[in-house]
Amino acid sequence: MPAQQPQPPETADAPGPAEAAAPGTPAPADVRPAGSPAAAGARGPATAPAATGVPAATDVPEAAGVPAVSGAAGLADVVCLGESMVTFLPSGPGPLADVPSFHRAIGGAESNVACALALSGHAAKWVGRVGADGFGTHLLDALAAYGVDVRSVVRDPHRPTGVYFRTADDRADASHEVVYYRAGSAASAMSPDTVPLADLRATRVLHLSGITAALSPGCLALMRTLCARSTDRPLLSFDVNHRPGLWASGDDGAPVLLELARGADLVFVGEDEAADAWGIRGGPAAIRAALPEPAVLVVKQGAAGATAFVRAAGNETETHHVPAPLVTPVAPVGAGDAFAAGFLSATLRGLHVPLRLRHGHLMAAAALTVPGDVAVPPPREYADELAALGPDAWGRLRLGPGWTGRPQEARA
Ligand SMILES: Nc1ncnc2c1ncn2[C@@H]1O[C@H](COP(=O)(O)OP(=O)(O)OP(=O)(O)O)[C@@H](O)[C@H]1O
Ligand SMILES: O=C(O)C(=O)C[C@H](O)[C@H](O)CO
Repeated sequence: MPAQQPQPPETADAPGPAEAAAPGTPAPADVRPAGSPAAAGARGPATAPAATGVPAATDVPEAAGVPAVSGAAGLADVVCLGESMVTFLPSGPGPLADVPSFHRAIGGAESNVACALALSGHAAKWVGRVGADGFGTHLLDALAAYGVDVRSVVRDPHRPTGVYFRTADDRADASHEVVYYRAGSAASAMSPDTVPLADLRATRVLHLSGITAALSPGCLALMRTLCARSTDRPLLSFDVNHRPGLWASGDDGAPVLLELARGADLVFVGEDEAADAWGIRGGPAAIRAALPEPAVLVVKQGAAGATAFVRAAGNETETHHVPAPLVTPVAPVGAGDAFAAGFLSATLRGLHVPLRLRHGHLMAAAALTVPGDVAVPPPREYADELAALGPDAWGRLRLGPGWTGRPQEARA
């Protein structure tokens, strides 16, 4: 399969113990609470027990290190909060006015993360609001079919479910436009008063994104509440997801997103996004200098890879850079969500930071090589085998459409 971008530079990431494992070595045991639907390998509607308790501080994974094993019943691995939308994918290239038909799918950054994590075998829950309309019903059915727990979702009888349309140009590395119809949606009515806050604490990781902050004043208040530092919250994961078109003025979001990111434990941001939103053009180190608060900061650099800054014992900062594999993209939307899901999955499994980055890249490649938002991950054993490749073999890895279903085609 021809590569679409130049060979990434030789990796400098140091293999951790898990990386030294021979291909095919079973993955370390998962740390998901026993009895979750994902633990049983279920792919159908989630049947996780109702969230019952707030995790004690000792249940919260150490932000900078390997997460503690949680034994608390009813605790999700990850809760994702945000707006999920029915998504319409174009039947062909061209501007919106010329696309004759669309294929219905689902999207929404945070529910994309929940889907990828559920498909990866984790107990994932999505919390949000949808309309009491057919699109809301479809979203809940589709998310449940991915294995996502949707029992905390509120149906709003007065506001519609948000939708968005995609258009694509006709190049293989197509840029995709996103057109939203979501103003006044059910999700925009989220606030500290309308969302079940206890459900957002009954988890090892709470994953949020900057999109939610742009939806309404109530949503912004909710985000500020959740991003306030406190000792009794789960590990707080935050994807900056700057969407200038959702803010009243394109610049309005920048300071808010920086403020929210400063309250998180784990932050994902694109190098280009940091430049656009915050004017930081000095690369990952400059972004870290401007954002020292999160224990883990992951800077995504597209085809060039990703860099993680991790505050370790003694307040020292470790830096890990891992190049991305060579990918033949089909559609770029959702790659960032998939990256976050891969990184979070590996974090929950207690893998070393370079492996978390590799699993992020592999999951992103899964999203890049399908038309829709949601990444269907490769089987875990196969992802572990690829993530354990030596630096040279990793640098030669080429992933194109269909690679998650036909693993033998992924090798260089
Ligand atoms: N051309 C590429 N080749 C290989 N991997 C890529 C490429 N582009 C993106 N990726 C992978 O996808 C990840 C996310 O990319 P990017 O930051 O561009 O997404 P994003 O803009 O956050 O996506 P979205 O917000 O639509 O989910 C990268 O960190 C990398 O792992
Ligand atoms: O942009 C948004 O608000 C969305 O949630 C739509 C897409 O699903 C999202 O951009 C993918 O990351």
